[in-house]
Amino acid sequence: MAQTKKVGDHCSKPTLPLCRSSKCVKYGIVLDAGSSHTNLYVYEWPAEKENDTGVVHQVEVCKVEGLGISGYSQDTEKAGLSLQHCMKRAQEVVPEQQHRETPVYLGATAGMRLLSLQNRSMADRVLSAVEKTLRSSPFNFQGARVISGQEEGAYGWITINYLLGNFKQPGWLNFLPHLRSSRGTSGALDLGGASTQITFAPDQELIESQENSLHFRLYGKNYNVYTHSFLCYGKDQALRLKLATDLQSTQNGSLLDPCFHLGYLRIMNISDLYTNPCIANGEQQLPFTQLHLQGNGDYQRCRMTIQKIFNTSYCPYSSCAFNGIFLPPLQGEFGAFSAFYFVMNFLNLTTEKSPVPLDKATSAVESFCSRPWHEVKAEFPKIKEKYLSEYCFSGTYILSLLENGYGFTMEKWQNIQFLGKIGSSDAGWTLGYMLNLTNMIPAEKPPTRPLSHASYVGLMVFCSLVLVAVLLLSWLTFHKPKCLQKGLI
Ligand SMILES: Nc1ncnc2c1ncn2[C@@H]1O[C@H](COP(=O)(O)OP(=O)(O)OP(=O)(O)O)[C@@H](O)[C@H]1O
Repeated sequence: MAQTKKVGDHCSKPTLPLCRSSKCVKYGIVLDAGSSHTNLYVYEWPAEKENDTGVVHQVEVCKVEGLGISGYSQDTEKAGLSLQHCMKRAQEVVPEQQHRETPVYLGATAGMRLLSLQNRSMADRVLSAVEKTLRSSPFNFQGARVISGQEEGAYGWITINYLLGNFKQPGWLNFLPHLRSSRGTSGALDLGGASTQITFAPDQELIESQENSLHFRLYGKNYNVYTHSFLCYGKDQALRLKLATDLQSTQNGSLLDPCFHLGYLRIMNISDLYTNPCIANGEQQLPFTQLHLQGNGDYQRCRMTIQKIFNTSYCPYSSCAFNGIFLPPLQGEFGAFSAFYFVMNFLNLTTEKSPVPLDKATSAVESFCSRPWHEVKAEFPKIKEKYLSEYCFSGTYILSLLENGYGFTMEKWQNIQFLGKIGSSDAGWTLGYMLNLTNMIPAEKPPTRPLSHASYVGLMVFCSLVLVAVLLLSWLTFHKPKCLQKGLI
């Protein structure tokens, strides 16, 4: 990202055709092809206000069922139909006369990154099948590609700071340049199924590893941003990593798992567990073909088993997260979204007001894990069994990742806000991606009109009236009626 820097490009000009009517609205569509499914987002903004932060907002989200890493190889027909359904939905939302000018982008994330590593031709086939459908839509299809982890982190950071209005400097700050850097940005924490990203503007100038460093110039201000995407540390892949580690110590494929509720049973094929590059080839050494998992709901033990997937034994930098990856000291507020939000929201740990303290969050997860499966299932009959059965693991994983992986202490934890939406828009990388590709985030601050159009017209009318009054008065003063002048003499 830092190398190919498109964000804040100096010659940025909106690439979308300008609307003729001053009232018209423009649209953009982004598809997020994730590890479990694809989401289609429709964004809209007032035409005359592009370059204004915060005006672009989401008007529609449609879930494309089956179009995710598992669906790619399984039910392609279902995935195709679901994609067509979402494209139809987009056609209803965007007025027909604007279909041809509305850009559509597809970005595939970590699920596809893994599929490409494992089976490149399959990944290419999936992308071209999706491209074919998108090309046949009436919209202006701009391409489908796998985005890098660095881009995913960067665009997530741009999205939340754009929506929170953090890029917008109040006009009066232009006259006090020394204060301009005082307005902070918010860090971004994104948890997907296959990868997780941490992105923030650190206090220290020097980012010790080049691959974690991004430089942006946005709205006339420079940003040095740290980002890292941990592939295989999304919540689904992290569970696989944990199970693969636990399996090393079983003899017969039976596993008593503290991260699942007491009474919960799951049977998995060992080959399914090993079908991706996150897990090194340990399968051959196992003398069994199935894993019989039995829950025993014990938060403390669960946390210990999860801890094993973070290698903290080496660090070639002044400070690290885990697996030898550089992480500067945490700085400022953080917005945590995607699965961070889904899981914490289910556990009632997201509040609008003040954040739930770390010890309270820990007790809540601990008490949820200790509940027997039949009780949990009876209380939440409408929640997908896959999600419900894994909230204990996911909650514990989130606490482990944030506390031990990234070093959010009791105090720093208070700076995390779990975000589903900001205004009407979902927090995630897609909005930042579209803002960048449509050049809607300029490097320099657009010249601001000191007055709105209406105030400008009002002021002109007022000035004209004053001018007429002054002229009239002068005329009256210097051209007094002659009879009056005579009478006075
Ligand atoms: N309501 C929910 N409760 C629990 N988990 C959920 C819920 N909705 C989605 N998820 C899971 O959250 C994870 C994140 O989903 P999301 O679509 O944001 O990421 P992703 O696109 O899979 O990310 P990536 O491909 O970058 O890893 C996935 O594992 C998904 O299955």
